[in-house]
Amino acid sequence: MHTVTSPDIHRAGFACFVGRPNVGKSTLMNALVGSKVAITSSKPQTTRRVIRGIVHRPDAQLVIVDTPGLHRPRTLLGERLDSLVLSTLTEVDAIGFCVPANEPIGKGDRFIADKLAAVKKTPVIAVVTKCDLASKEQIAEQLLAVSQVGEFADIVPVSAQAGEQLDVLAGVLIGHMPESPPLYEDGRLTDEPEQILVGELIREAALEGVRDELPHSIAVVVDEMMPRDGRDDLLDIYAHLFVERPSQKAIVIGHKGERLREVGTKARKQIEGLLGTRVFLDLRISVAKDWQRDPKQLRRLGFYD
Ligand SMILES: Nc1nc2c(ncn2[C@@H]2O[C@H](COP(=O)(O)OP(=O)(O)OP(=O)(O)O)[C@@H](O)[C@H]2O)c(=O)[nH]1
Repeated sequence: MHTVTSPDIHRAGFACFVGRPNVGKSTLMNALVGSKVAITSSKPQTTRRVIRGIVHRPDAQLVIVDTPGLHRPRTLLGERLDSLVLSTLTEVDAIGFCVPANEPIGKGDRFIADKLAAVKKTPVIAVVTKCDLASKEQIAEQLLAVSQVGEFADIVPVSAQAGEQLDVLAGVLIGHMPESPPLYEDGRLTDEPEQILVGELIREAALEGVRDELPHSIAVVVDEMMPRDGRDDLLDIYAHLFVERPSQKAIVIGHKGERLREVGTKARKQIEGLLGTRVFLDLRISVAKDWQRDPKQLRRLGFYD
């Protein structure tokens, strides 16, 4: 077990979590950081961007990079995600490999474990997630099963939902961070530009209730965010929702525009909660044909090489 005890040493560095979709990576990061900065949902593969949360301690600062699910590429978007994930893995000081306690280890987990084995210079900590959903025996069996799929610096069972063992996990990760002064100013929870978080909140609101019909076909671009002239209590936000086909546009807009209005209201409330200010949200919808497969569109929507 790695713990930081000396008050004289300050550690700071980066960690990320990988695992197949839906294993609880975003939820875990949120629980560690203590604030909602990544988007969670009951459907897989909703985390598209690398979002950081920061755990501040007197003796350490742990910057968490939340990666999208590592999966076999099917579209250009998938390929880009994978290269993003792999480059993230070599840039961090520790990797948390997440496997849920309540599901047998499968092909997807082994696929990722094999990829991690190739990232030699970064220590990998296996994290058995969702322990609140498993019995003691199941957890014990899973710890053993995990130890057999790779070489891990540590194996830590946690429950993000029940808040169990989160301190232990943070301590283990911090033990792998280099000695360094703090990398970010104290109290700052996320390094993510507000604009991207705002975009994610809009996308989450737009996906609500229609995930089965268009799970991966919505992208959001926040064109502008600025305080209203002469008012310091009101922020104007102009954003675009992009879908791939006119039929999807109709779904998002809904009967007489009702759904889009609801999406706007819901997103606005979330953004107001995040930013702590009143918000006017101007939300438009456009069709960007087959944006998932078009490199130019992808760049425009913020997915870079
Ligand atoms: N009971 C329980 N459920 C959890 C826990 N952690 C996550 N979940 C649930 O598992 C589902 C997936 O969680 P996410 O955090 O979105 O998973 P993810 O690995 O980030 O998923 P992707 O973004 O698809 O890669 C959600 O419905 C969560 O509420 C946990 O500790 N206990």
